[in-house]
Amino acid sequence: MTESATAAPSLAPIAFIGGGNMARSLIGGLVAAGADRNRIRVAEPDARTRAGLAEDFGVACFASAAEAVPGAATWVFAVKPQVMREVCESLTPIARAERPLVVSIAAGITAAQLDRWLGGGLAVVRAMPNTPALLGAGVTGLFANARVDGGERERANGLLASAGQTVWIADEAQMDAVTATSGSGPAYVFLLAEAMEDAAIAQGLPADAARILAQQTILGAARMLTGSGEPPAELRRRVTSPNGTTQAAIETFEAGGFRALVGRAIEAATRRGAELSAAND
Ligand SMILES: NC(=O)C1=CN([C@@H]2O[C@H](COP(=O)(O)OP(=O)(O)OC[C@H]3O[C@@H](n4cnc5c(N)ncnc54)[C@H](O)[C@@H]3O)[C@@H](O)[C@H]2O)C=CC1
Ligand SMILES: O=C(O)[C@@H]1CCC=N1
Repeated sequence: MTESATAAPSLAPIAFIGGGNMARSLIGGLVAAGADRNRIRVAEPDARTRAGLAEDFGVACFASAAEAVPGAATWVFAVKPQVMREVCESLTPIARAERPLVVSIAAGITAAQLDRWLGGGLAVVRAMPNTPALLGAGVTGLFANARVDGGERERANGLLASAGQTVWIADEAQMDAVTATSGSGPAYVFLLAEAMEDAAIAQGLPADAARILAQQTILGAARMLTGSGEPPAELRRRVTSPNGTTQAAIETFEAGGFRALVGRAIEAATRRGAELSAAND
């Protein structure tokens, strides 16, 4: 079951644990949406990353999570899955005392793992955003454990809605498929852009022309996908004149097993999510 909604960013203090690429995108989205920057704190061990966040967004930065989280109603874990357990376990006493809403954007790591590592009994939202969050054009899949109440769900939704659209998932087992589809998905489109550029150059186009043609084609097609209300197959049909150039290309894609290849790629990414959970338990 899914639903989508947007909401104003929460005014309650938020602590980000990890200030890397995705945290930067989310913080940028919150600040751009008018969130009070005095209520945003970031724990980030890398001094240069801290300085960049403080300078760009005016948020308070700390070298350790234990300094950033006290008093924050929402803790957003934005560290790599490989360090999540250690980071969470370092915060168990504070989590037990403060009972924050826990939001994690880590691939694979389950709500039950986060809850266990933080001492148990916590409201946990697992979220999977993607990098277009930087432009407010992202999409985030969200799952809430049974302890998350309506107000906390709104808070998590407001936090991620600053980065784009939100989609709630009722069955946590599907979060690895969300990760494989939209979390990793921008990289698939960038790969397509690379391949189109290279192929255009191979057909004799100058490199700068090839780049503009590939980029604007993907941008225009994405806008038609989101704005036309038409299914992708219909939009594709309208480009494809009988016995024309597009038909020649599409038949080549289909003969090469394009759909099955996409299926295997997303299956592999989904599987890796489960592996990340098991390997870092
Ligand atoms: N990059 C992407 O497209 C997406 C990433 N994610 C998830 O977001 C999480 C972060 O990914 P990125 O931002 O790409 O990685 P990143 O490497 O850019 O950021 C992670 C940050 O955590 C910091 N860190 C390490 N140990 C820490 C500690 N003990 N306390 C506080 N901070 C610490 C690192 O210095 C680094 O700046 C991962 O779990 C990933 O699965 C989710 C959706 C999309
Ligand atoms: O590649 C990864 O594991 C992360 C999660 C989704 C996008 N990047």
